[in-house]
Amino acid sequence: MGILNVSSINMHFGGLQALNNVNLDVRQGTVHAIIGPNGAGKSTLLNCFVGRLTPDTGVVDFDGISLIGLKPHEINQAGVSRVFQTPEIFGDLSLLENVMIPAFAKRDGSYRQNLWAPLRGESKIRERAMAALADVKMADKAGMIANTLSRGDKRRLELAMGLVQEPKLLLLDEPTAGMARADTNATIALLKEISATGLTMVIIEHDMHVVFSLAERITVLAQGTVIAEDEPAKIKGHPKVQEAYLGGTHS
Ligand SMILES: Nc1ncnc2c1ncn2[C@@H]1O[C@H](COP(=O)(O)OP(=O)(O)OP(=O)(O)O)[C@@H](O)[C@H]1O
Repeated sequence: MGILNVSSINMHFGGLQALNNVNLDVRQGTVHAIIGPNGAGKSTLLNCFVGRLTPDTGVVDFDGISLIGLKPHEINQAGVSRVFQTPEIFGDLSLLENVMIPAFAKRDGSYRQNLWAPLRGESKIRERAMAALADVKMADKAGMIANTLSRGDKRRLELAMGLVQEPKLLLLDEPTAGMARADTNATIALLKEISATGLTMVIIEHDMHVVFSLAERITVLAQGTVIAEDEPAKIKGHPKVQEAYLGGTHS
């Protein structure tokens, strides 16, 4: 049994079967990649883990609890954090403030409640936020305004906003999308460091260099169906995987 057990997930949008009997088992402390051509159903699946979508049928068990029917903030409090593809940061606030907000949200359950309530335990949260910024090598930029960061740095800030929640499972949606190669390599190194602390990560990624540098296990989706799940060396030469990508539109 893994920390995240997904079985028999089906999800349709109108006449489109976006997920078709999907099973996935993410083992504790591993980096598990979900790959597949455009439109394969990767984001839909991730959205089923965080409560943004409710599958038509199926089971999503995380660390002994069922996530089906829970609200996004409840799933977050259960220990699942997500780093989005487009950074969802507060542009006018400092890096430190940006990282403090999800720490309060994890503790208290919602953003809005926190922004107007007295900031209980602020110094502890501030300390944790500084530690999370240090984890992504941005402690020296804590006072900078988030909007002034480069795109790569904004992604790292978002990573800190996930880490500050001290999740048991971190979901990363294309963490290197749109990055130049040097930034991508720096992000790979950073994620390797974070993985070495024992944090379980699920990563959606199109860049195979990133996938094969990080993943210990890979699930391949095509047209909503899992066509392979294995260790990276076996996925590379898998005939069904090559077929799914042949002439595919993945970037
Ligand atoms: N809210 C929605 N309403 C209708 N169709 C949707 C919705 N969300 C996704 N789809 C469709 O479901 C299918 C799976 O989409 P999804 O975004 O999960 O794929 P993906 O593998 O993440 O693709 P990409 O790599 O391009 O992000 C696609 O055909 C998409 O058009």
